[in-house]
Amino acid sequence: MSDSFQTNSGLPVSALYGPADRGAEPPEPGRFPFTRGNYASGYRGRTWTFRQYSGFGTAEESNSRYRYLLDQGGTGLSVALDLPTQCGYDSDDPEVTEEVGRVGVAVDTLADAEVLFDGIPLDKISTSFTINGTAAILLAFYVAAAEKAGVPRAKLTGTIQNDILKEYASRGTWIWPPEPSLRLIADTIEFCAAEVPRFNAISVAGAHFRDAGANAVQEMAFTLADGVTYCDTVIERGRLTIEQFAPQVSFFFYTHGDFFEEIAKYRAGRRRWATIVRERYGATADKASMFRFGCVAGGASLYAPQAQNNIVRVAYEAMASVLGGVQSMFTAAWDEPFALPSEESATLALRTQQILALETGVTRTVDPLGGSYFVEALTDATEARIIEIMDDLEQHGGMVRAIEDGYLQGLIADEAYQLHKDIESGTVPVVGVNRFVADEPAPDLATYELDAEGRERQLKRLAKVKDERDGAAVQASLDALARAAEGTGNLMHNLIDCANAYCTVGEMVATLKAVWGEFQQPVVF
Ligand SMILES: C[C@H](C(=O)O)C(=O)SCCNC(=O)CCNC(=O)[C@H](O)C(C)(C)COP(=O)(O)OP(=O)(O)OC[C@H]1O[C@@H](n2cnc3c(N)ncnc32)[C@H](O)[C@@H]1OP(=O)(O)O
Repeated sequence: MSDSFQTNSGLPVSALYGPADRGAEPPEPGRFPFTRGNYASGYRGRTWTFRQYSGFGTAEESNSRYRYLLDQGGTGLSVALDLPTQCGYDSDDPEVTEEVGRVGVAVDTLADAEVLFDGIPLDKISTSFTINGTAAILLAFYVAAAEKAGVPRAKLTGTIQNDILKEYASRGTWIWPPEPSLRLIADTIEFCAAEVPRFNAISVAGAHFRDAGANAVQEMAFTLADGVTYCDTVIERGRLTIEQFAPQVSFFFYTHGDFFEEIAKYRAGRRRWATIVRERYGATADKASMFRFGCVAGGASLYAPQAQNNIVRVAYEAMASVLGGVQSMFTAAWDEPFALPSEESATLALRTQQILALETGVTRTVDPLGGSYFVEALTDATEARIIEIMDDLEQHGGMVRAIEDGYLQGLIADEAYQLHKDIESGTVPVVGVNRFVADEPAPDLATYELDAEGRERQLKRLAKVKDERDGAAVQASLDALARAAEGTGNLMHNLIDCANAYCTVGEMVATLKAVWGEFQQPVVF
C-alpha cells in the first residue's frame, strides 16, 4: 500500500514487462476459462447494460425517474430500496418513520410494486434489485406485478442481489440467522431455475466488502468464496445440478481508481470462477462456468473535496471496468458523496457510459488488452493472490464460520485502517484530499430533498391496501407460509401467494422471524 511501485492491493509492479513475464497464452475470448471474456464477439455482440442505480421516496417518484433514465438511453433498471424495505419493516412502523423513502424507494406491498413498474415493458427491460434479507419477498412482488401486467414469469430478466453473507460482514441488512437465510437463498435459486429461467437469482456482491475497506484482490477473493458457499448450499440440497443453476448466478463489484489492478481483478476473477465451477463441481457446460458481473464505478473511491473531480474518476473507472469485460454498469454521480443525485448529475453519469461506449472506440475489438505483457502478468499475480486468500478462508472453516467469529470483518477492518492511514499521511495520493488541496466553498447542489408529502402518500396507500384487502386471504397465506417455513419445502410459492393477497413485507418477515428467530451480530474489535 505504501510503495508506489505496488498496486493498491500490494502486488509488486515492475518498471518494464516483456515476454518472459507473461504466463501461458490465454485462450481466445469466448473459450474456457474466459480470461479474455465470456463471448467471442465481445461488445460487438452486445454492449454492456447501462444500469443506473436509482430509487427514492415513493413508487410514483421512482417510476418517473426510471422512465426518465430509459428515455435518456439507459438500457436496464436498478432499483434502490429504502432501509425499512431492506430490513423487513413496513412504512407505518413507528421504528422506521424517518427512514421511509430515504435511501431508496419504499415498497410495502404488491400495490407499490405495481406503481413502481407501471408502463415499463418488463418483458424487454431487465431490472436489478439491491435487496438481500427480503430478496425472496421482492422477487415474489416482481413476479406477481409482472403477471398482473400480463408478462409471464418465464420472460422476466433481471437480478436480485440476494447475497446475505456480505450483509453480515459489511452491509448490515440481515434479518435471520445464516442457516434459514441460506435456505431462503437456495429456495430462490431453485425457483428461478425452474420458473424464471432468464432471471439471475443472486448477485454475489464484493462491492460492499470493498466499500467497507477491503482491497481489490480481497474483494474478488471474498466474493468468490461467498459464491462457493452458495453453490455448496444448493448442491448439498440435492435438488439441482450445477449446470441447472450456475447460469443464473452473477456477481457484483466496485471499480476503484487503480486502473490496471481493476482490469486484472476482473480478468483473474473470470478465470478463477470458471476453474472453480469446473474443478470443484464438475460442470462441463460453458454457460455454467461463465463469470458474469456488474459493477459500480464510484462508491468509496469518490470524495467530497473538489467533488467535480469525481466526474473524471468515474470515467477512468468505467473505462477500466469495460477493459475488464463488465456485463452491466452503474456509473455513480459526482455529487454522490453528499446526497441522492439530482436529475442533472444522474444524467451526466449516464452520459459518461454512453460516451465511453460510442465515442472512444473501446468496443471495436474484443479484449483489446489481451496479450499485454503487463496485464497478463498482473492477471496471473492477482489470481495467485486470490487463491491464497480463498485457501486461508477455507482453512479457517469457510465463509460462514469466518463471518460468525468475526475473522473476515477483522481482515477488512485492518485493510480499511491501513488505507485510512495511507491517505492521511499522503502515501496514497488523492487529488483534492491530500494533494492540491484548495480552500473552497461546498458545491451548490440541486440534490433531491425527501418529500414529506410523499411519505404521507405512502402511508395512505398502505392504509388503503390494508383496509381493502381480503383479511381472511391474508391470514391464510401467512399461516401457510409459517407452516412451510417449519418444514423444508421451497417457500417461493408461499411468498407469491402472500404477495397476491397483498400481505406486507413486515407481515411476511414477522411470520418468518417467529419460526427462525433473528441474527445477532458478533462484536469485533
Ligand atoms: C451500491 C449499492 C448498495 O450498496 O446499496 C449496490 O449494491 S448497487 C447494486 C446494483 N446491482 C446491479 O446493478 C446488478 C448488476 N447485475 C446484472 O445486471 C446481471 O446480474 C448481470 C451482471 C448478469 C448482467 O445482466 P444483463 O442482463 O445486464 O446482461 P447479460 O450479460 O446477462 O446479457 C444479456 C443477454 O445478452 C447476451 N449477451 C451478452 N453479450 C453477448 C455477446 N457478446 N454475444 C451474444 N450474446 C450476448 C447474454 O447471454 C444475455 O442473454 P440471455 O438473456 O439470453 O441469457
